[in-house]
Amino acid sequence: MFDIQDKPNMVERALLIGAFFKRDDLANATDLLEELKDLVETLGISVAETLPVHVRDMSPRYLTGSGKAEELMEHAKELGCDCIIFDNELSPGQQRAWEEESKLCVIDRQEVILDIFNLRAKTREARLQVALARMEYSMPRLTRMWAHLDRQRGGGTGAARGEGEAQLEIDRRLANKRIDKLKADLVEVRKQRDTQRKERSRVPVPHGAIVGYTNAGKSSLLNALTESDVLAEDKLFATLDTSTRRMTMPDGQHILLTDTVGFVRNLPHDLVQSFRATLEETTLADFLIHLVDASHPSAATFYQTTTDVLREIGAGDKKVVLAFNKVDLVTDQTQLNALRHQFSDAVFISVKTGEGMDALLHRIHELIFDRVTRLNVQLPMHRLDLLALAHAEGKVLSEEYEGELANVECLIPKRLASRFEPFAVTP
Ligand SMILES: Nc1nc2c(ncn2[C@@H]2O[C@H](COP(=O)(O)OP(=O)(O)OP(=O)(O)O)[C@@H](O)[C@H]2O)c(=O)[nH]1
Ligand SMILES: [Mg+2]
Repeated sequence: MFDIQDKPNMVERALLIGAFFKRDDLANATDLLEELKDLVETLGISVAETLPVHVRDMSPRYLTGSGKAEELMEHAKELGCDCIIFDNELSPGQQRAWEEESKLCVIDRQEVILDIFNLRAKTREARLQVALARMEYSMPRLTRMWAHLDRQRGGGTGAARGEGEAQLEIDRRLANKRIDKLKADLVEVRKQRDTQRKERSRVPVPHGAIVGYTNAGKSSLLNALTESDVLAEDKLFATLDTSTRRMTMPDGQHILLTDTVGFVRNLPHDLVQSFRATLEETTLADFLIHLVDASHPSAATFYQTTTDVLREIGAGDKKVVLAFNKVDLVTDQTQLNALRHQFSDAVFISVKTGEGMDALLHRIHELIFDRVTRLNVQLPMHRLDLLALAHAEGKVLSEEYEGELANVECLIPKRLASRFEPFAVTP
């Protein structure tokens, strides 16, 4: 049966290469390579060296120039690596060319992220999404898979390769079948989730989603605000499944908060696609809490990446509370001041020490309750037009009938409050 292998079982030591094309891009390439190093180590692969490579004359066969490619392959072998990992996206053809000539395993950023997602996915939906994304990534690379397998079998002999080719056809068909099955299963799972979501939306409470770059502290924030225990770890992509919890605001009103999967630079496009359903939680939310790790030197870039992805998934025009987290870790005051200057409407918090959390709550409150007010009214039967108005323009939290009176608890826009006030009662 065709299946995709996990990299940790295949390779142990890697050379990381970040090709960049304009001299000015060196700092950015170096920064991204540091992140790739974290990602690769998450997979249990040790990193021998990270190497930003300035490409002057690119060859389509290798991405880098051909002389440079040869040099890098030699260098990887000198370092005792069994694997080269590119921070760039490699076409299936480029990947094959590198592998054939270096006789090493060659991986790109996309494959690394897919493998991490595969390690982390817990719920059935996340597992299906990851499996589908990996199958779609691997399809044009099936010949390469067989080269690996042949090598593992000590192959490379004529017989093994012939066998591989026949097998390849069978595997293409199997892989296609499996993709169809995964898609069908996903449709089923999503139907169930839609039902749950509809159930939830019958409860008329505002719904917020916590979004941001991976490791910003989103799950920690959800835990702190809702007193729950969603897994929060110092790992990239600790969260792959969304979880929604109820939160009580200081004034006793309830809202729902959803923790979401973190974003990362150069997130593979297929993956954004296959996680679209999960990200929909974000597009359906009434407002967003955009969390950024203030202690990270690339905080402003993280902010931009998340903003870009939000726009890409159609959540660009949501109401947002911007919060910079982990201020307890910031040692460089100039960095903090620069952020305060650049993002003057942001709040600065530490989920760990609790600093700034009141300001955050206040901001959330302003955002969702500013224009609405909560009222308990007792309406006589001839004024049920007000109940209809509350249904149409606000949210009716409860309605009970007591003889000729309707006891109604509702959230209504402040501009309509005066019409209800004659019937107001204290709860
Ligand atoms: N010092 C400090 N650490 C924090 C703070 N908030 C979160 N952390 C730590 O940062 C790490 C990441 O936190 P998570 O809540 O898992 O981050 P996340 O945004 O959910 O990450 P992903 O799910 O991977 O996208 C954990 O080790 C937290 O304990 C903070 O205010 N200060
Ligand atoms: Mg998380």
